Amino acid sequence: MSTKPAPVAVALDAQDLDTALRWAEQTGPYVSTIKVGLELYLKHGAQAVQRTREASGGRDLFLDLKLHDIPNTVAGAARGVAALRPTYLTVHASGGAAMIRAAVEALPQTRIAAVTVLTSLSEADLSAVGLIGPPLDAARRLAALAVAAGARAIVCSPREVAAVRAEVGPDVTLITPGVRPPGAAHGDQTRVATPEQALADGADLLVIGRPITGAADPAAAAREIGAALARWAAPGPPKVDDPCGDGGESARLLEECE
Ligand SMILES: O=c1ccn([C@@H]2O[C@H](COP(=O)(O)O)[C@@H](O)[C@H]2O)c(=O)[nH]1
Repeated sequence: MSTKPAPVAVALDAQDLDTALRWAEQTGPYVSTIKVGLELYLKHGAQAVQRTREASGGRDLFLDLKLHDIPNTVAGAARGVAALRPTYLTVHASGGAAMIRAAVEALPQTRIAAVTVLTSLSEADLSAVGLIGPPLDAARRLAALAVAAGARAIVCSPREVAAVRAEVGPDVTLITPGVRPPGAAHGDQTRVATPEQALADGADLLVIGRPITGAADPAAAAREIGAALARWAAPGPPKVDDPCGDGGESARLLEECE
């Protein structure tokens, strides 16, 4: 059983600070990163960030505020969280190059992570808001734009991570939410893949929330995901991607197991 922290950012999405602190403490030994997003940050602010990081044992901080505003406002917001020294801070890539550059310049020590296409959105959802075509096309286009504007990380679906990697090269950190271990509920996520598939396709950091925090034992859930990834990454004969537990007979994508 592996105890080395896995390349996982556990999403501490809770209204209740004590709950988030408990999750951070329980999962900290098994994950590289804690993710504080809008739910926890808007309710409890900077103290939630400081305290969850401490509870996690000083894991990397992914501040997922998904900034999206005019460049001057985004620069000010980014400066406003500078004291928290986040490893990553998210902005929406669709805010445009000038907005992304403003965040990058405001927070040079942080990897500004540009969110391409939310993993909850289907192709039909995108077309309803006027983005015609497969999510992959938009993800590639937005990733290229964001990296050209100075973003050093990209948030995308694991379904698109291989294409985004081909687009932006090896030096950009690729972060994938929408990750579901085999059998886990998708909830509101639509463009999902397994942890192993996301890494195989080029992800550097997997964002996983409810499959860990919604488990009866979040520590065990995080530990098991880390152990599965370690088994998958161990040297040996080429591995068959097997999300359905049927020896690789099924197709790669998780929903095809169901
Ligand atoms: O496209 C995106 C961008 C961010 N997220 C965030 O990731 C986690 C996912 O949590 P789960 O419980 O594993 O679904 C959540 O905090 C989102 O705000 C995303 O899902 N998709």
